[in-house]
Amino acid sequence: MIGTLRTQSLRRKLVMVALITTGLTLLTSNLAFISLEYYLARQDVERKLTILGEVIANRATAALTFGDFDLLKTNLNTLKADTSVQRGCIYADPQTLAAGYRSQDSAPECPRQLHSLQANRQSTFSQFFPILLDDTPIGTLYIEISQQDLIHRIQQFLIFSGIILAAASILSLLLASRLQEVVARPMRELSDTLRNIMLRKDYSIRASKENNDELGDLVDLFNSLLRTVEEENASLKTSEERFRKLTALSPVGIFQVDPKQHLQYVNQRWRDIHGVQDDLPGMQEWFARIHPDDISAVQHAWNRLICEQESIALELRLLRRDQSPLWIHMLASALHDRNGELLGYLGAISDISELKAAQIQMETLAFYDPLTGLANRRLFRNRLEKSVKSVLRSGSSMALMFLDMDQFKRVNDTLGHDAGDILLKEVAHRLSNTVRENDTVSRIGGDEFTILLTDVHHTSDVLVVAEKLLHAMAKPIRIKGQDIVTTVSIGITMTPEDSTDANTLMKNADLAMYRAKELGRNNFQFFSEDMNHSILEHLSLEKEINEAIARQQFSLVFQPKISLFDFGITGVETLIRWQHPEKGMITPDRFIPVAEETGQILEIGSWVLEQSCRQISSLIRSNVLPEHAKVAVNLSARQFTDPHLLQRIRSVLEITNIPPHCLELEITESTLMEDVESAIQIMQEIKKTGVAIAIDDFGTGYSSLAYIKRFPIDVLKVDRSFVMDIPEDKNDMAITAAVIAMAHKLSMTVVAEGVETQEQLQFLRQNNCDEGQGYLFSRPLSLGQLHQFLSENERLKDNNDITL
Ligand SMILES: Nc1nc2c(ncn2[C@@H]2O[C@@H]3COP(=O)(O)O[C@H]4[C@@H](O)[C@H](n5cnc6c(=O)[nH]c(N)nc65)O[C@@H]4COP(=O)(O)O[C@H]3[C@H]2O)c(=O)[nH]1
Repeated sequence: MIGTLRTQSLRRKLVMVALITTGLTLLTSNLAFISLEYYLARQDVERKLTILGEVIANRATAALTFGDFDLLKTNLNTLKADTSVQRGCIYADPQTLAAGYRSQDSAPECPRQLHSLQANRQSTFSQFFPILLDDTPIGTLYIEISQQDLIHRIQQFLIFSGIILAAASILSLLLASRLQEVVARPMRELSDTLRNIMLRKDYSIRASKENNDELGDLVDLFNSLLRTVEEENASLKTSEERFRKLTALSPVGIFQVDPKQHLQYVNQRWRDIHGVQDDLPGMQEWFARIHPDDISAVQHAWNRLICEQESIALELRLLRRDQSPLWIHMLASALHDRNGELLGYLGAISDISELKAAQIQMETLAFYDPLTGLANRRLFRNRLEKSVKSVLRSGSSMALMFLDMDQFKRVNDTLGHDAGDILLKEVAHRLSNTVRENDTVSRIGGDEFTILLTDVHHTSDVLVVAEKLLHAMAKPIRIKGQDIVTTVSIGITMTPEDSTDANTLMKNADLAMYRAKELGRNNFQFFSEDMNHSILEHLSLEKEINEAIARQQFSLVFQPKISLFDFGITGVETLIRWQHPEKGMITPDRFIPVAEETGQILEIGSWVLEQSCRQISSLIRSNVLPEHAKVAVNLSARQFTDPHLLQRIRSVLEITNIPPHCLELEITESTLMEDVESAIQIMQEIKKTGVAIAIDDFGTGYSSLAYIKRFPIDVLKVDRSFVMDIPEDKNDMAITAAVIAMAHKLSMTVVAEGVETQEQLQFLRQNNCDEGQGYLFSRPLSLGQLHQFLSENERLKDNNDITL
């Protein structure tokens, strides 16, 4: 019943409740009234029966005593007055009926015997009364009253009750329908309003209030709720509009993915970046557009976002329709509602192609050599450190090669920088092509290269690579119509065998490379501990030089310079010698670099300058040396940049009384090239003193013609390494000839160093070289030997012994 009620409308419910309540109330009260009425009516009948019986029994005593049955009959007939009495019977004894009465023929007769009556007492109200004579029963009176009246009375009551029930039901029906008007109508209106709002999505609609009761309150609450919803909706719309505008104007591509991983929303920028105008692609389709090198990183990050709600921030490449890559930066994170339910994923992408290009360009500039495209020193150091760590982790081996080109400076100087650049590029190309792809080839300086050979199993592997590298260089390179053969000297060190420290490895490889140079270039040397000994030796030399200065172990020798036109002496070059008490003669090549490094060269150089001038000036004064002869003194880089140099030159000239034009200072090309501008300035200052300047070891530095032109140089000394291979090395011959021609154009005197053979002399003379210096003419000589040589030279010159 309750279940059925629940599904009914409120109106029906109200009517049914009213009817049921009214019906039940009336039914209950009527049942109570009927029961009461029945009880009272029954009492009335029983009282009436008692009174009738007592009166008739009293009256019957005399008649029965005297046996007057007629009187008895008459007596009974008085019962006629009450129509409800059905019959009356008087018995003289239980077996003798004395008189009887019945109300109508249909009523039952009095039976002859009293016990028969007893059996019929059920259906009527009846009672037996004793007939007494002096308290002695002489007979029995029986009276029976029909229930008809009682039943009739109850029936009437029932009809009346029924009428009242019906009337009450109608009344309650009327009341209920009125009530439902009052209660259900506002409710219906509320629901109609709500439906309207839902249909029209218009939150400005309001429910009308009719009553000031609880329903009225409900309408008020409902309307205020609507107001709140309307306000929130409006602010939501405003913020949505703002969001829409922002996303439309955004330079960033915005996308939303639903929890089932379907692209749900993208803004215009996203479409522009992806070149999508119509249907949105599926996620798989989107993944397919990612650059193969980035796909695994993106998928990994995406899986972490889906499974662990971990935000994404990464850079990746998308492939455009023409398969060109487009760099984007992507941010994405999970989106949840207030209850923590997953709504999907929100992300942003920005086109960082330009930024990336700039970054790549910056990285290229910062980490790559612009000329050769190889890794530069910085990147190389970085890779070296990483490789050392990885070697330590993996337990494998790695080799570091240090390569230095043997003749680069000559090419650069004679054929120009552009030729030098071509050479460097070609060398870089050959080196890269010779090693494996995962080995790193770097250019770490002018003509210095390094190679990291990773994953090395045996030293023999490295040896094979080194041989291949030397072989790769052997083929001539054609530059400006000339075939140029370039060679490299390679120093090799192994990690972890030699060291696991990047700095030490670099130092090792450098030492090994120098050893390769010492051993005649165009070869490779593995680092060995004895190379370190040379460093230790370096340290002990420093101490010993101090002692040598104090104990005057230094002396001077003089190597004559000969005119190649008439073989006359043009001057001498002063060369220092160190006679060590235990080690014997130590050549300047061994101790000058150390003295240079420690600064001891300043003291030594100063001594050499003064001693040279002193000794030569005496030779000039005593006419042993011609008047125009020059003494050439070597100036090291430190000496050259010493702020006291000029003062020292002036004071030496003054002390030794040597004419300034008789003094020539030899400065190496590399010293001049360290800081060209200040070198020019110092040279100009030197020139002002009247002292000549020679550029020494020409061809081994980095000088270009442009600089040479600006240097106030009097003499150019062609380095011994060029002269040495004449006439075997056509290349060297071409370079030497070019240098001589160039120097003459710049009005310089050219001196060839290290002239040892007739062929070299012949070649130099054919190319108009001015002067020569070398063992062919004379070894460096002591002052006494020089004396002798000078007088002999006069003889040789006269006899023209040194002939072509
Ligand atoms: N194989 C061969 N060698 C020849 C020949 N002719 C000359 N030499 C050597 O070549 C070097 C020429 O001197 P340098 O180029 O100035 O090179 C010099 C110079 O740079 C430096 N040096 C020598 N003395 C001094 C000095 O007093 N001060 C400074 N600062 N450096 C000096 O030491 C270097 C070496 O000097 P030295 O050992 O005396 O070696 C000398 C000389 O002995 C030849 O025909 N064949």
